[in-house]
Amino acid sequence: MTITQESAQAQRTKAVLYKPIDLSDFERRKDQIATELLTAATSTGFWHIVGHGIPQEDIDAAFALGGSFFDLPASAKQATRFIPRDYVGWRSLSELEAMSGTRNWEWYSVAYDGPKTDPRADSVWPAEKDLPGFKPRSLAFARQCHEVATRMVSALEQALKVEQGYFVKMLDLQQGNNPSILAWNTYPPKPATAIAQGKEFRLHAHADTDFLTLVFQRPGEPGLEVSPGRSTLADERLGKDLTGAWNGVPSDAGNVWYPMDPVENAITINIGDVFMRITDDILKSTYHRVRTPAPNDHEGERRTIAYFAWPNRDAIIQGPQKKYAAISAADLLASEGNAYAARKDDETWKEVAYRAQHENPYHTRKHESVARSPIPAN
Ligand SMILES: O=C(O)CCC(=O)C(=O)O
Ligand SMILES: [Fe+2]
Repeated sequence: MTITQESAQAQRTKAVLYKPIDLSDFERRKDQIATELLTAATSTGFWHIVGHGIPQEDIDAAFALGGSFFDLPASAKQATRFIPRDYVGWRSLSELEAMSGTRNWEWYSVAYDGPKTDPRADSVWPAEKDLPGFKPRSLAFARQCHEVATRMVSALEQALKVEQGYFVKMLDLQQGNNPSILAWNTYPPKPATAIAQGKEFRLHAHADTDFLTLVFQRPGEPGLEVSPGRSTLADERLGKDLTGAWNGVPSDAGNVWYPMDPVENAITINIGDVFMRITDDILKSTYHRVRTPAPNDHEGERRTIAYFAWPNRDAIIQGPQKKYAAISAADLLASEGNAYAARKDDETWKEVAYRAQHENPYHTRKHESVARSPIPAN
């Protein structure tokens, strides 16, 4: 009986995770799209979309743009060093190893013009002589992503029967104070011995802090895994109790992981903590991580682009039930960045994170029997 129930639940989860939601003909189909998005956002918190309207050539160009940054010499990248409070700039492999306890992850992120918590944050752009046109091209792509995010938020607002425009106006770029982040992730290839040992993650288990995230994955470069089932944000950020929490999750989400492989022409979407807070936990900000290649996987580099859609800095994040204390988007973003950066100098934290990582190799993960994405790309 229990087994039957579990597998029925797993099947429902996989149906949501792997059947892309089609956003095409949005205005005419909005009711249906809203219903599908609500099912995904309240259950797995993760899904794919197709029919989103961003041309593949623009996505390819955005990958190439990020690649041109990562190919710069370290001295040029160093000038764009990470500013935690605004979550923008470059984080090197070694900096991320110190912050996250994981290896083989390099990051670069940018944001729109506007007020920043830290004035240095406007200096994270590469020099014009190094990469001409980098800034306008990045921001043009960011705006395309923002438009897709806003469409989904509008549909979810409708499905949740929230006053029309209440969430959408928080995403209004015209107000000039939106802290949304466009980020490029690069995960270099792994040496074969480390892959065989399976002892490392490329990106540790975490939940995103934003409203909604768009993740662009490239077919043939898998690794993203998700653990649906978190019912509350009470555990807040990872780090309070790291024992056993590093490869897994410190909450009631259980420690069951589903692959969230790239799907041709699709964007992977997830709910972040802002959306979970402001709906008093109705929408789910789900833990996810990126594992190192399994022995039969593509063992080369993996690159992704993440667009973190944030509410405007002055938006107050609190749901109607007031389940969480009211906090401005700017303060939430800054606290996340600061907490993360502080780990770099916290020896106790590092010790626990490294030990958890090495004592819990990913090949012991419980979802071994869960099939890889069964829905073919179309
Ligand atoms: O690279 C990925 O697939 C996931 C990236 C991610 O989770 C993040 O940047 O927050
Ligand atoms: Fe993430």
